[in-house]
Amino acid sequence: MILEIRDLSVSFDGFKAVDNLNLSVGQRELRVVIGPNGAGKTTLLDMICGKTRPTSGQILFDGEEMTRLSEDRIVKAGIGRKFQTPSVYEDLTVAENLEISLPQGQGVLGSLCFRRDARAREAIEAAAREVFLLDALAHKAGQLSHGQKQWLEIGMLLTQEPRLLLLDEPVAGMSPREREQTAELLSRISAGKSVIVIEHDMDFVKRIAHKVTVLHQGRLLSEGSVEQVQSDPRVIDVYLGH
Ligand SMILES: Nc1ncnc2c1ncn2[C@@H]1O[C@H](COP(=O)(O)OP(=O)(O)OP(=O)(O)O)[C@@H](O)[C@H]1O
Repeated sequence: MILEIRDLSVSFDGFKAVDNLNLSVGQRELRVVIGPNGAGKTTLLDMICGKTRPTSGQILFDGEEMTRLSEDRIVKAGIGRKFQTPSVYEDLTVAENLEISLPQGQGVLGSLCFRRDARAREAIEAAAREVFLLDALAHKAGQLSHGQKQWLEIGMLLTQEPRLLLLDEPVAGMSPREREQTAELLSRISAGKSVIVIEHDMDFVKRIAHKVTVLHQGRLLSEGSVEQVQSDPRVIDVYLGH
C-alpha cells in the first residue's frame, strides 16, 4: 500500500467533516472517491496534502507519517495535488509554466550548465507530450481552452515526479473529446503511479476507476468495484438514485 489512512477525523467548529475514516490505496492504483455534496471528499484530499490538519488519526505515505508535515514537505515526499480550478500562469507560455514547476535547480532560466539546460528541455517536452500539449509549448497559457489548462496543470505536477497524484474533478468543464483523452491520460499515469480522483460523472468513473470509495457525511459508506458500489442499496439511496 502506498497510502494508509487510519481513523482520520477533522472537525470544523464541532462539525465532523471527516469522521473516523479508514482507507488504503495500493501502488499503481487509480481510486475514485465519490459521494454527495458535502460528503468530505475535498476535505480528505486537503488533509492528505497537508492543507488541512486532521483533528485525529494518521496518514501514512509509503509507511511514513505525513500527518504533521508541512505542505512543502509532503510535496517533496512525493504527493502532488491538483485543485478543482486550474491555477496556471496565464501570461507565461506552456513551456514556461512547465519549467517553473520543475524540481528546484533544474530550470533553464538562470542555468549556467548546458547539459542541465538540455535535461530541463527534455523534461519540459516529455511532460507536454504526456498531456497533449507538445504543439502548444510556445502558446500563452491564457490562450488555452479550459480543458488544456487542466492538462497543463497535470503536466506541471508530473514534472515533480510524484508517486501519488490527487485530482479534484479533473474533467470539469471539458469537452467530450477532452474527457476521452483525459481518461486515456489517467490510465497511462496510473500504470506508473497511484492516483486518487474525486469525480461526479459516473460514465467517466466507469472508464477510469480500479476501485471506488463512497463517502457520505464524512464516513465511508461503501467501497469496491464500480459494479459493486453501483448496486449497493446504501449508495443508490444517498447518491446514485438522485
Ligand atoms: N474550512 C472549513 N471550515 C468549515 N467547514 C468546512 C471547511 N471545509 C469544509 N467544510 C465543511 O465540511 C463539509 C465537507 O466539505 P467538502 O468540501 O469536503 O465536501 P465534498 O464532498 O468535497 O463536496 P463537493 O462535492 O460539494 O465538493 C461541508 O459541509 C463543508 O461545508
